[in-house]
Amino acid sequence: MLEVNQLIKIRRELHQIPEIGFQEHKTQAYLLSFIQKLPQDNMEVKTWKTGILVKVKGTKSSMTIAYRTDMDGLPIEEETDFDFQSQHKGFMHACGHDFHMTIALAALQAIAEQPPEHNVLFVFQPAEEGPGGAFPMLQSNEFKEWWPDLIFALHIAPELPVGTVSSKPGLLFANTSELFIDFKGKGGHAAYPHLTKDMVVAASGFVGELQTIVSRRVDPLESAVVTIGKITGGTVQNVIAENARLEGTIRTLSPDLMPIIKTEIDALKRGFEMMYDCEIRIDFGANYYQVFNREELVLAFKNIVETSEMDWKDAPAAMTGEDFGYMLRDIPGFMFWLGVDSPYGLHHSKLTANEDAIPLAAKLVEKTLRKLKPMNA
Ligand SMILES: CC(=O)N[C@@H](CCC[C@H](N)C(=O)O)C(=O)O
Repeated sequence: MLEVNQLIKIRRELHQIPEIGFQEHKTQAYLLSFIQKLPQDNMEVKTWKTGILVKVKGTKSSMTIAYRTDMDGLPIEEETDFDFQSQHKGFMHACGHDFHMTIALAALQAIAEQPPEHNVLFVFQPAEEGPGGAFPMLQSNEFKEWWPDLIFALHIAPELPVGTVSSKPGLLFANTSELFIDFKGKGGHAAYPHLTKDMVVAASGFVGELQTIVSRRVDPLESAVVTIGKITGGTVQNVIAENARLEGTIRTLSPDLMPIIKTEIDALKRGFEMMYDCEIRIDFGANYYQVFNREELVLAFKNIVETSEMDWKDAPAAMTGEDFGYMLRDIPGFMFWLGVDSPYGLHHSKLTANEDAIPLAAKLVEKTLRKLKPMNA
């Protein structure tokens, strides 16, 4: 296993080069240069777009256990006081993928140096934050050729203390859909609103009405979120806006509720087009399937955690999304949270995850890759 200072160095180097989905070129080159220095006797490497697949051949069995890490950063301007801040202005590893990749490299090195009986596949997957790399990667010949019998992944959890691992059988993360809404009306002079169709007013009204979908249209016993994270429109303070745009996301715990919410948003669109005499275009962008953990595997993993240096905590379901859900739809497996104890949460410009979690997680992932067995093995 890599020394702690080597792990920290890797995490900090990756932290400085965040790239958004399918543009992870420097990240891919960094990972490949590390992988090329490992013992190559039992290892095969393939690239797929900006992702990487590494297979370490086992000593006896043909069964394959996979570990997946995501690779992309977010378009967020970093506001930490790290001396290893992002060198890509306007971009940040604000969702911990720098941690995830470092842990994967450490486990890969340990497995490559001493392969277990079964094969181990390391999946470096691009574009988790969007537009989604898991689904197309699963369809690729590169992945199909090395299809694993079992797969698992982790995600950092800022609200949990270092040394804690948390998960649950069944539903862990929500179904998600991106949401982009473009408004086009008639602009004009700020002093003559009656001669215009004001798209700032239309878009603001739309944001308000969107909130009534969850509160008034969804069964209160179901769980859903509609969040608008970005609103833009207009050109200058004394001109009535001809264009506006909303960008957001929809989350549901049940996959069946997602189309119902989309139908409600379409109904709002028709109403607002009539009310504001404007054109509205809706794009539901990327959709992620829920993260659903196989019970037997979570229980087997919990046993592994309980015989490690780490503590187990039962997790509640969360409204976060993860395109790893597509992998778990097709391959038995699970996902878990890793405590990193940050005062700021995921997607925050001041996320300061505690690096002490990295060596603990690297050892746990390696141990799990050695010990876990597919359900029918
Ligand atoms: C773990 C996490 O934070 N994942 C992201 C996934 C984003 C999916 C997509 N871009 C969307 O916004 O719907 C999340 O925001 O939960």
